[in-house]
Amino acid sequence: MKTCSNMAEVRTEIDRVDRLIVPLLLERLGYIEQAGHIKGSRDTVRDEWRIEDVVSKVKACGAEEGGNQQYLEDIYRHLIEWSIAHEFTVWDEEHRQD
Ligand SMILES: O=C(O)C(=O)C[C@]1(C(=O)O)C=C[C@@H](O)C=C1
Repeated sequence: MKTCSNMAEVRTEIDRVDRLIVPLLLERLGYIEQAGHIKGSRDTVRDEWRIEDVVSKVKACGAEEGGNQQYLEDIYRHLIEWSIAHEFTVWDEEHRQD
């Protein structure tokens, strides 16, 4: 990480990091959409075991990086809830009967 000496530099770095994060978030969302198409039963869209599996892996990764695990857990729980809502929308569209 670069050490900055003013807010302009800090914001330049934040903007640079965001440009790295956004494509990865959109790639993840693409896999969520595939899950919505692949899952056979609506009951499997929300998978409590898998939610905890993802959160624990992310926290382990955060620990390896020496970062704030609570920050990562909070972000990921929000991200997964958004993903589940989106996955339901995709699943319902896939199985719409009309
Ligand atoms: O692993 C899955 O089954 C997914 O659909 C992905 C995901 C996630 O966002 O990580 C989303 C919904 C599930 O409840 C669990 C995890």
